[in-house]
Amino acid sequence: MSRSLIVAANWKMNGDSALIDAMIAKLSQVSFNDNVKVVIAPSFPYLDKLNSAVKAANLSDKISVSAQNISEQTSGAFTGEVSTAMLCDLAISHTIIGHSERRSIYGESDTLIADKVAVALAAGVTPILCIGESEAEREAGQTEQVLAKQLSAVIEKTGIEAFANIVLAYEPVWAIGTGKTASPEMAQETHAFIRKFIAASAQDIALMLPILYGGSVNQKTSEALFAQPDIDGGLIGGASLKADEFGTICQNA
Ligand SMILES: O=C[C@H](O)COP(=O)(O)O
Repeated sequence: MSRSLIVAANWKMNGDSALIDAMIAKLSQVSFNDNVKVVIAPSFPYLDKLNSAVKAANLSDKISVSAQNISEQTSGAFTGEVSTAMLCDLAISHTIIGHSERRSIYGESDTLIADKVAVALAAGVTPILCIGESEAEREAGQTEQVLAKQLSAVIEKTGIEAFANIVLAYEPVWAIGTGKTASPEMAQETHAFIRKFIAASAQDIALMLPILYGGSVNQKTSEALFAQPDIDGGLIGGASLKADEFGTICQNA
């Protein structure tokens, strides 16, 4: 069995009802390759609307809807937080966890992120777990060490078997929203390291683990990145806010 190619959109704190309509109209016209799956992560208020629009357009077999974050708590007095039970209630299948913006702006630690992954898995929600090094860390030759630490925190909490139900996204922080995409070769080298790291504990799980690349992916760069043997698609920010461009990326995947 081979791995699917996942093209995931992270709208971050952008997008609105009009973007949902435009995206569904565009993706309805795309002829997807059989092995391509699309995931779209709008902000919380739009999850239900997007999910309904996907169903109404008969795109449920191709498009899944994802949250961008969840609480590590299951319920209770946590103002402003959203639980996995709430995602399940709305039939939302995925959630991004540990995006570098959550790590750097909101101070989310490796431990908190591991707790979120465990809570998502317990609820049957697929985590899209983001990992990645900063520019300074890459320049200091610490990329592999940083990724290993981020992965180990999750493995310690959930066990390696959990990675059978996780999607990984490698996002070098220096490439996010900067227009500086990692070259396909550089990204491939890092993805190969990540797969090898998981394989050291669980070879079969590593072989089937989807590892997406994120960081300034657009319609010009996506094809060469997705053609790399250990790159199983992308987590796309800015270019996923333009229905035409995102449609082209999905079409060419
Ligand atoms: O989650 C998406 C990533 O942060 C990439 O964002 P970007 O495509 O705007 O660089």
